[in-house]
Amino acid sequence: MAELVFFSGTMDCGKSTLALQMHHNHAARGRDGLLFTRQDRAGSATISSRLGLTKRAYEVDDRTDFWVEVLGRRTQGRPVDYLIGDEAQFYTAAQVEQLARVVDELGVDAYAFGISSDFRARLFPGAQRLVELADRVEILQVRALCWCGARATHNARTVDGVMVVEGEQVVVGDVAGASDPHHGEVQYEVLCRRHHMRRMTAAASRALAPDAAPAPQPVLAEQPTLDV
Ligand SMILES: Nc1ncnc2c1ncn2[C@@H]1O[C@H](COP(=O)(O)OP(=O)(O)O)[C@@H](O)[C@H]1O
Ligand SMILES: Cc1cn([C@H]2C[C@H](O)[C@@H](COP(=O)(O)O)O2)c(=O)[nH]c1=O
Repeated sequence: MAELVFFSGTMDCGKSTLALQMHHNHAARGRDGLLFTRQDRAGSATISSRLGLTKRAYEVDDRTDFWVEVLGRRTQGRPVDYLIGDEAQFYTAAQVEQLARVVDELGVDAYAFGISSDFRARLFPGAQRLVELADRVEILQVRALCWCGARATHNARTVDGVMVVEGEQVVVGDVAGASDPHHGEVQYEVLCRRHHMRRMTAAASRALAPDAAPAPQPVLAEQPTLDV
């Protein structure tokens, strides 16, 4: 049975990479899919992974209607077996409902990829509707890490290197270190909840304790272990 799946995680945890891998695997088995994205960092109509892979995709805007897109192709005899939708947090609630309808009434799989919450730790409207409607929400296995070594669960926004908690919900950008910061430039940093709530970015922690030891390593006990 077709399904609507929401693959979610923080920024920089591998969502776009997985989106392109899933497309590759399904296409390799002869399935016909359509790729969509909205406001990717790399520019319009592109799905880009930080691992270097990019692929052309249909750019979603407020006028996009997934039901009309799929039905139109089917009516012309063109097969559509699955949809891949990246940056799905930016989709409208109505567009997520269209995805659910495409799944239920046309038997097309819909795989949506996106962050759930914004820099204030509030759900994006598209992500909220996906959590409400998806058959499954999959949290990505690759763990983005906070500077302290804990699993990163939240996205922080910095302006000129200082964490902010007010501003527009949507500002396209990258994680710190991935590009040179310019004056007034927005960047993002993934943090654990504790440090998000304390507004303690890596730079803020270094400023407080410049001689502190490097960040601890991630907890290895959560990895599968062998009995010997
Ligand atoms: N130079 C690199 N070497 C190995 N892995 C990398 C490198 N750069 C990025 N990555 C991997 O790519 C992930 C980011 O992938 P991406 O698909 O762009 O993330 P997302 O779409 O979730 O923002 C990082 O978590 C990391 O695992
Ligand atoms: C937290 C947050 C993020 N964004 C933007 C920044 C990026 O352009 C995308 C996320 O892309 P990624 O592939 O998951 O790295 O979302 C935003 O507009 N508002 C926010 O609060």
